[in-house]
Amino acid sequence: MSAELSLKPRHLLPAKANKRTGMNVSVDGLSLYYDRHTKALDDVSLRIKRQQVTAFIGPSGCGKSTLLRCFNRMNDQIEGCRIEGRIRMDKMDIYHPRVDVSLLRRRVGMVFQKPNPFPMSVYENVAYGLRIGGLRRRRELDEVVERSLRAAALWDEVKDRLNENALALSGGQQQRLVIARTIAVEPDVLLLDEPASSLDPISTLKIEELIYELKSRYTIIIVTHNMQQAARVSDMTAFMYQGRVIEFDTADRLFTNPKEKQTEDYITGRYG
Ligand SMILES: Nc1ncnc2c1ncn2[C@@H]1O[C@H](COP(=O)(O)OP(=O)(O)OP(=O)(O)O)[C@@H](O)[C@H]1O
Repeated sequence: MSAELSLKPRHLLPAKANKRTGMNVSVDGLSLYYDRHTKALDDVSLRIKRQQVTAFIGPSGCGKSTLLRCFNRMNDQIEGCRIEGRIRMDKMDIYHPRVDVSLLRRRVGMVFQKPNPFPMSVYENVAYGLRIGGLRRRRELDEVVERSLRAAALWDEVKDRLNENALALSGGQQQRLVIARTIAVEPDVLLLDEPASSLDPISTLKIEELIYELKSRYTIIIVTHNMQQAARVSDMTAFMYQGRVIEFDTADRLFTNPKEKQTEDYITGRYG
């Protein structure tokens, strides 16, 4: 299958493909230079599995967000940025010149630190990407909007407020709305860049529960500063330092019995 074909949106794929549940992601020898002097990633290799949550932790500036942004090719937009190495999602090389980046971004959804709903109604926020993808019939839109809001654990709170402006929702509700908007277009991979760092503890808990609920259907990759959160939500955790992955292991092992001294120093709060 060519790189282009394998990136078709779900509703254009054969029925069997619709049952897929995330993609395996492999990173091989990935290095990224923002310019000649700034090497933000240094020979990163990782195997990230579908239906699991993988967390990137490490001190500020170690390259967590840069690595996350490589998975939907967001770094491509930065002038002077150069990438070496390879990322494959299942068998597909996502940096292959024939890959359609806008289709890639439908398959690889991203949620940012600060909730960024569009300044439109709750309903339209979720319907937006579906309309762009060509879904027009009101009944089908209604169905997908409801399904996505339910999946994002938000339906009960907003079912009577669908026509209200999304900006009137609380921060925690806005973040779940953004997750509903992201999953409405049925991505395979969900990238979460500190999704709960601007939220209160109750909203944070809801987002963590949601991540747990969603993982059976996606590949979830999360960047977090919060080590307790990484320990709670992730199956696998990568500790990064100065652009390198120092240790990659199950969250259980990495947090209780790290192999590398640098990991141990970080998780015991000795630096970072
Ligand atoms: N657009 C950019 N242009 C140039 N350098 C950048 C750019 N974005 C990030 N960097 C640099 O790349 C390195 C890694 O940054 P990155 O944001 O990936 O780290 P991080 O681990 O996510 O940090 P934080 O936890 O503070 O968000 C840092 O030295 C940063 O200054």
